Amino acid sequence: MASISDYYAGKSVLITGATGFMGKVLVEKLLRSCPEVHALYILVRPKAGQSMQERVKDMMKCKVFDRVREENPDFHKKIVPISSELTQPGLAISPEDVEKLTACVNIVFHCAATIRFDEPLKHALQLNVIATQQLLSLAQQMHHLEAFIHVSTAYANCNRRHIDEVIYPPPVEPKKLIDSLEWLDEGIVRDITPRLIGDRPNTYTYTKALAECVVQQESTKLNIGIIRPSIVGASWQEPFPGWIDNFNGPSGVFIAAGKGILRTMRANNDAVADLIPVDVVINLTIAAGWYTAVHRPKSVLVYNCTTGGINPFHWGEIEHHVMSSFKRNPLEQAFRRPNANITSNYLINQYWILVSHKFPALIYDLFLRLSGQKPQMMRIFNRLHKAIGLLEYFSSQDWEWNSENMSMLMSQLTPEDKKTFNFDVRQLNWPEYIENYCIGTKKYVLNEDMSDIPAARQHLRKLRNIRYTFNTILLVFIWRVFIARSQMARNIWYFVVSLCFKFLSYFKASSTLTN
Ligand SMILES: CCCCCCCCCCCCCCCCCC(=O)SCCNC(=O)CCNC(=O)[C@H](O)C(C)(C)COP(=O)(O)OP(=O)(O)OC[C@H]1O[C@@H](n2cnc3c(N)ncnc32)[C@H](O)[C@@H]1OP(=O)(O)O
Ligand SMILES: NC(=O)C1=CN([C@@H]2O[C@H](COP(=O)(O)OP(=O)(O)OC[C@H]3O[C@@H](n4cnc5c(N)ncnc54)[C@H](OP(=O)(O)O)[C@@H]3O)[C@@H](O)[C@H]2O)C=CC1
Repeated sequence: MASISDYYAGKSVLITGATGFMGKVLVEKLLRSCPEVHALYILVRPKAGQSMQERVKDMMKCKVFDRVREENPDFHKKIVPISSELTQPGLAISPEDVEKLTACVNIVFHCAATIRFDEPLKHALQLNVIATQQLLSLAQQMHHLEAFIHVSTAYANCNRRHIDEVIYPPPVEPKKLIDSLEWLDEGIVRDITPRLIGDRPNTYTYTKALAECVVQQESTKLNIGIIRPSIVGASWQEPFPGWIDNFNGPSGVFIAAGKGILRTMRANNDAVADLIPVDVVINLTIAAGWYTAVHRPKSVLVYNCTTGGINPFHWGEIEHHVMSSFKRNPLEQAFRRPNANITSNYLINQYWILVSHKFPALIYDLFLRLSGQKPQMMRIFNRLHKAIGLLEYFSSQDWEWNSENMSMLMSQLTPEDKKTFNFDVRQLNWPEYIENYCIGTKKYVLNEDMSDIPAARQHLRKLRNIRYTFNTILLVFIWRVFIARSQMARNIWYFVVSLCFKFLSYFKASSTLTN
């Protein structure tokens, strides 16, 4: 049987979401490990005042492409950008481009989505469900389509504890919801959203579940595979360890903890932290594309792309390794020394928020005001609290995913492909991965230089000395207040001092005797 790279040779691939975190890794890996691929058509929209062309040019300068750039400086010639706004009718693809795509695309990878947890339902529905529907219609017009791979999330069915590799009945018939939301105004939709999403935590997981249903409805006409990654983190090995370019999911939490801003968060120490490296997800996605096209399974194959059932690691362990990693490789200009603790207890968490977040923020803002600067720390903490509030649902509980299809797919690969498209998470060494992840946030998200680590360590020592001084002053102050006001405090103080004195005299006397 043809190897994966042989299969992709001469093929034209369509990718949505190519400018995103996972999309970039997918484009890079296809270009590097399937060098004979014919063309990668990527759907890109103009954004933030940049044209589509400018965005693609910028994207190709990204560090993630350094390795493929070195191996093949002309790699960009295989990338064909197509202007598209997925929330528009017909995906806003021009008729000429539609013609081009329908004539030559062989495999579609649908990665685009809004992954924000606070997205208004209408917008999340538009992008995650309606755009998926439209892409499926376009796919049906493609004359040479061999596989359609839809990227979903392992949390699409997070209202269940045990999640099999099946498409569950949707919470509501997508078409009915689309029709009814069409004529409702934003305010009403916002009000009824909690009732609609029911036992799911946000519009993201809700709309991703609906999207799976939409995909299934087309499964008789197309060859489809669904990838369900859990919490996608920095790369494990490729293109280089620790590559990450955003604050999503745990990355923002790690950074906030490394900067000494985040000191407490609600999470269950013993719950499995189902992180999955981005390169593992992409290797599985490419392999699933190959398998779907070559084996043409009779029904949609769902791949739960998770680590918990195979090589579990827990939030408590993550906390430990993140903290020790940031102590070894500190971030620059930390607010305080990194020392974050997770707890599942609501009251303890609230106590530490008050003492370790709000109180220092207040003091720092006071200092900024007094020195004529604009206060900012409280604002940063408010944003942080909003973000971690949205993540707590996922860090406070456990899920069990069946990942048999992942194992089945692995068994189908040739020994060479198992190495090139490695998604065997049994080999993942968590402490090493977390260390590289933390270094990756420093290098690639914050753009900090590793050569500045001695200065960052020096800064942490300075913070430690400030803390000791502050604590000593506080202690003396409290003590002075007590001594001045209470006879009992004075008596205790004299008692403790005389006790210390007696002990000292005793040890002095006994050491003189032994000599
Ligand atoms: C020691 C530690 C131990 C750790 C243990 C616990 C760890 C728990 C981690 C649990 C993770 C669970 C994830 C579950 C994933 C589900 C998987 C998926 O399918 S889906 C994938 C998962 N999907 C997600 O993760 C999406 C979650 N994110 C959101 O929904 C939104 O970003 C938001 C609502 C949090 C903030 O909205 P809004 O206020 O409108 O703010 P904007 O978005 O406009 O960003 C403004 C600026 O802030 C920046 N920044 C952003 N986030 C953070 C952060 N956490 N922090 C810091 N900074 C952050 C951002 O870069 C931007 O910077 P700039 O450009 O201005 O310079
Ligand atoms: N990251 C994670 O932890 C997980 C992600 N997933 C899934 O993986 C997929 C990719 O996620 P990830 O790479 O992290 O997400 P990103 O937010 O990094 O990327 C999203 C992509 O979708 C594109 N996009 C968004 N809106 C539009 C639009 N209106 N028109 C055209 N393109 C649009 C973005 O383009 P632009 O650059 O123009 O904004 C971007 O390329 C998603 O389907 C997500 O649900 C699943 C599990 C976990």
